[in-house]
Amino acid sequence: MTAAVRMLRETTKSDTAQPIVEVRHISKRYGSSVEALRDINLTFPTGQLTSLLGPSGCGKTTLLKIIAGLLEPTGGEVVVKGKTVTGPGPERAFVFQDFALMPWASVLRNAAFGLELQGIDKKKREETARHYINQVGLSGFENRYPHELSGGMRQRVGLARALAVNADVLLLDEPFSAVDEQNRRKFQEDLLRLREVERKTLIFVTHSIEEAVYLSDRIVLLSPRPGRVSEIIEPHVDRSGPPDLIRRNPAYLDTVEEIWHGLRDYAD
Ligand SMILES: Nc1ncnc2c1ncn2[C@@H]1O[C@H](COP(=O)(O)OP(=O)(O)OP(=O)(O)O)[C@@H](O)[C@H]1O
Repeated sequence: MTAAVRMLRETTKSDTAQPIVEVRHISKRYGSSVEALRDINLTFPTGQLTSLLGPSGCGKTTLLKIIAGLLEPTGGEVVVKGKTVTGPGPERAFVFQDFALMPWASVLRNAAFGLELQGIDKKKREETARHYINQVGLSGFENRYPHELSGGMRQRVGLARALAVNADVLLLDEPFSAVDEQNRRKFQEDLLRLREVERKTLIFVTHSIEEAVYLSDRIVLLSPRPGRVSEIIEPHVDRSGPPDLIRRNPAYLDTVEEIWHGLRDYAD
């Protein structure tokens, strides 16, 4: 184990930051045969980006949806800002893998949709949506429709919508999986920048070790089904330089290597 990788127990530095989300003894079964998650205990510190990483089928999306309140756990509870989750709530926004855009609505309406659901008046919600459309680099595309956009642009609309509702916690389910490598990198950089500006707590599902290390304050490694927390890793990567330099940084490369060794046995 190199110094770049630290396995943390629940009492270390990150956990002294106020947790905004607490996952307590969560288990999930689908029917009688599939045990997806077993006794998951995690805290998510305010303002940090935590990735959920692990082999296919280990329950990453299931856990994210339980935190979102979109799925009910079989056992245990999720507490967000001190309250037990019983369903979706305004302090959490979910960014779906396929961005879940409405094909018949413009970029502006899609980005404002969360606010529309909250009953915010049109002028106010469009003003807010325009601000976030600008933040994600889509100014000038307000009146376009999803089919007129690239995958990367659609993904940005999904993100603008999540940001516009001003949730404290953004839950992102592999938001980069449907775009090409170039867009993926660009979007990763935007996400790092947005995290600085917006100071959100982000919980992020990914398959990519590189992506997790590049973006995360903490990485939760889940074991194969039934998913359990196998390690919590805090990559100490200096992200102050340009992206290409970060990806050549020894701490970054060592951490990728360490996680790869840990996960190699689970590879399909
Ligand atoms: N609705 C469902 N009914 C039955 N089994 C399900 C259902 N949803 C998920 N599962 C199973 O539960 C397990 C966990 O699924 P989940 O999608 O959470 O894993 P994941 O780690 O996100 O997978 P991947 O990395 O492949 O996206 C898998 O074995 C999956 O087949």
